[in-house]
Amino acid sequence: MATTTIPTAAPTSTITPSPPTTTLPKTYPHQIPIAIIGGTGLSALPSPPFTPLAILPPPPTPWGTPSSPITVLSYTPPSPSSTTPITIAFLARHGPQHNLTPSEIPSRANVAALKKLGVRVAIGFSAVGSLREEVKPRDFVVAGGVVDWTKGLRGACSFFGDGVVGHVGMGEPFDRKLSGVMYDALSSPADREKKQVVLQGEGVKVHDKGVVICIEGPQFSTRSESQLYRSFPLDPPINCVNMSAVPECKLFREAEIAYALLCMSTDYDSWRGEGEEGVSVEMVMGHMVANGENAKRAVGAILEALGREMEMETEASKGVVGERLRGTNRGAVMGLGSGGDAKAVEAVERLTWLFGKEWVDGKV
Ligand SMILES: CSC[C@H]1O[C@H](OP(=O)(O)O)[C@H](O)[C@@H]1O
Ligand SMILES: Nc1ncnc2[nH]cnc12
Repeated sequence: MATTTIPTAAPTSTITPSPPTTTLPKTYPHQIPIAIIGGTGLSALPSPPFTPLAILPPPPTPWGTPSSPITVLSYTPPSPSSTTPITIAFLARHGPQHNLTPSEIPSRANVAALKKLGVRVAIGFSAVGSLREEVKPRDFVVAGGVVDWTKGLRGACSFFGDGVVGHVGMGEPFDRKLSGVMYDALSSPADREKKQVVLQGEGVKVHDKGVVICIEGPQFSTRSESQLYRSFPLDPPINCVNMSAVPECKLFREAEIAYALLCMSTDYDSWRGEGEEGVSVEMVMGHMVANGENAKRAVGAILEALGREMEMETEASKGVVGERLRGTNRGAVMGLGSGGDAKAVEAVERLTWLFGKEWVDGKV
């Protein structure tokens, strides 16, 4: 039986950055429909197989500057079924050198900058602690639900406020269609029969419809907290913990961008009782290093599936990558008239920047 070894060192990144990008263009003239948000251990996508086309300095937005430059990359799926290159935007959530704590991430600027590039579909990657025995370190979990356990310390967590009020439904913070495509791409019946051709490693699994609890951080949870999260009587139960699902997922929902979160389990948090080692950064990074190849393979497989979706989509089909969410939140806004109020005027300007004049005028 094959065995896997866990590196003992605690390297700081899992995926080797692409070759020097200083000579790449700083602008990109086309719309980019798909974004990947990299988290802990995934601060760049390697070349090959991802080819950098441009590196956009963090663009200013009405909500500040994003966490990192946005790298525009092209990916050509290896499968004979599709050879059309797919262009994506990549953003490193914690900054290129992982300098931002979860509470410091400028999530509104990140989402707004991606929206401005034409992004309609975004996939976040996140290192998570497992709160269930069956979610082993190195397993992947497609998020289906989230519990916000942050403490209100994060900067404003909505695009609405400061002059314009909007209440966007959050019943489904993760896009079901996109999450389904992602789960199938990583765990198709054929792959399951072949025992995981997408994700490698003895017994590595992909779990669907996971529920993540997002804590404030930067400290990990105490043992008592970890046990409390496990005891919440939810159905399905909370099965993993991170520090960055919120407000990212909620802001993408507000921005009418389909969003899915792929969680990569790196530890058993601290619930397992005295005598068991609680989570540490060494533990997280050790598993993320081992996960590096799987993270890269996961991005490739998901893009390949999205590429197939795009080839089949028509204007009318409301496909996964299409404009199907555009206008869906317009009715959530309580009123976009300024009535001469300076604060409201500014708020309307910001929303016009984000959604466009037609949206603000109610024409979409
Ligand atoms: C270094 S472990 C804690 C850190 O890992 C996760 O980051 P991300 O979601 O960006 O992958 C977690 O949310 C914490 O921010
Ligand atoms: N145990 C944990 N708690 C919060 N965030 C994490 N990211 C990875 N492991 C984590």
